[in-house]
Amino acid sequence: MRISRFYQIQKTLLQFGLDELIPQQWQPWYARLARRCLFWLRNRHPDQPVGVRLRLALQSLGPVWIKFGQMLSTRRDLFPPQLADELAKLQDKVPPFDGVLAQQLIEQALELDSITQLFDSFDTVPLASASIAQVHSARLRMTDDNVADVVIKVIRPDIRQQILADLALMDTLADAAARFLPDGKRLRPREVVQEYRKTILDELDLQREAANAIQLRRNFDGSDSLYIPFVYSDYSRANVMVMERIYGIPVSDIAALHAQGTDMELLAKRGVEVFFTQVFRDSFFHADMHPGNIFVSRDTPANPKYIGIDCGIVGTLNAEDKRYLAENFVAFFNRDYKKVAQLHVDSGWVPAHTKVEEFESAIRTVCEPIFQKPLAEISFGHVLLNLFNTARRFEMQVQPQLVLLQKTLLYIEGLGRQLYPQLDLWKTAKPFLENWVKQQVGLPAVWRQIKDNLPFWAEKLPQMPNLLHQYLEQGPKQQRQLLQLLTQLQQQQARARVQIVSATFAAASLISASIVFFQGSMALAVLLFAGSIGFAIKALN
Ligand SMILES: Nc1ncnc2c1ncn2[C@@H]1O[C@H](COP(=O)(O)OP(=O)(O)OP(=O)(O)O)[C@@H](O)[C@H]1O
Repeated sequence: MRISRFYQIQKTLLQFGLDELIPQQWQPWYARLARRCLFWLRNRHPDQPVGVRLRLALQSLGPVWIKFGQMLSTRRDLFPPQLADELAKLQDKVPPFDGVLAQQLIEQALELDSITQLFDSFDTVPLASASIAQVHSARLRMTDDNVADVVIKVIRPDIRQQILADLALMDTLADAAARFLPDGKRLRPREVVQEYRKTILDELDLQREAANAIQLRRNFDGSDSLYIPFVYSDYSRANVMVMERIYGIPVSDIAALHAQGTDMELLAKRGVEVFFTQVFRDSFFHADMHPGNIFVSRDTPANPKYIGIDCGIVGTLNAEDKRYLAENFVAFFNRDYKKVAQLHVDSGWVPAHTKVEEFESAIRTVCEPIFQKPLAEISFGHVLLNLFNTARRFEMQVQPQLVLLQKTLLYIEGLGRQLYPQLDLWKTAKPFLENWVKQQVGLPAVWRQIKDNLPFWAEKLPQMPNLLHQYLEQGPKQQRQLLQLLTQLQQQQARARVQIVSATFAAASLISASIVFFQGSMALAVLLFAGSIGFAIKALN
């Protein structure tokens, strides 16, 4: 299986002429020989640019490769824009698998004799079908005899094995790319495949997706801006997930949004607000915000609310990441590049030996053109992208969660401007950044820390008298034990010194005894020999 798949991949790469990416002189003799032997596999698309050929090759290799190409399209730090744009066109249109098989998988996972045990109805025709999972609609019977409209997401059968097999082959190709591509070092293909492996394997686990959805729903409980469908966690397993069915308008259906009189300006602003709230308030953000996963509620068009699905990929941030973002954004939008550079050095994000002036000038070179536009039109995502690219050149290891955030930010900005082209991103985002920076300093910060630590102290307080008593009682006793230990150690060290000296004398006396013996002085030899025995006994004690 693996060999035939490997041949199929090689065949595709050769027929799309992707071997030409490696210059002849870089190819080892055995690779050139192998290429000649496969003479019947010619480049069938010589007139197409390389980006198109790469897209077509990935498209024909199937879903795992299509998703890989989609991921590469977001790595604008690695590839030229034409190539990234071409890869962004990849669409994973896969035929659905048999709905009756989906039903059997659900019955197996939920240990049901029949699906009717739990569901009033189940539609074997899928509602949607993607590369990893398929979605079916159903009606769930509730304990109070009500029924709820739900959707059931089912992971494709055998997809795990296919993914693992293709990932192994991708590893092999990544090794070859790292060795033979002229740009192999900079592109870091092994790391890129490694990152993809993590993302795609995470997507196979619907328990993880269910947990993310539950957390996000809790974070936005009662919000006017975002709704996350309820997950029936009792009926969710690694390959099956049951959740509330939503009937929103896809966010890309601008005509339908206008038709129902949606307040587009408010909707666009809320998109940015929801994102910054997730980042700066919750440190937990939906990181797969493509338009297919965002809907708008039909209920209150004047007070529009988003509905988010597919929480398979989320990003989390720690306090350090948030500080990085907030401080850099504020410094950037004040066009204070020196401060940006200094922040990177002071915080240890770039090595201490970095020359601040050089770094500052590099940031200015890539960012100043962005600021030629009015502030309202500037893309935060591009600012971050440029900053990361520059910082990488200055040896900064950009954390994956920040890259995920930068990609999400680009999506959100694109979406916001599509909904309401006059959207002023800076005005919408500024209060979040300033509020966060304010919270980090001064009295509010101290008060928050006290508040955060309060549960710990409240838990420990009743034990305090006991602990104090124990300390007072144990303290002197422990100190005495420690002193004893120290004395013992010192004594051992002294003994070791005596042993070394005695052993040296024993050896010296023995050597002298033998010399004297051979010179004929028997009595002195016996004396020295006896001495050496004496020293040896002392050394052994
Ligand atoms: N709760 C829901 N209510 C109604 N429709 C839903 C719901 N969840 C998913 N769908 C439909 O199923 C489609 C696929 O769902 P989802 O995005 O979760 O699957 P996926 O396999 O992760 O797809 P992709 O990877 O392409 O985003 C959605 O675009 C939507 O049309």
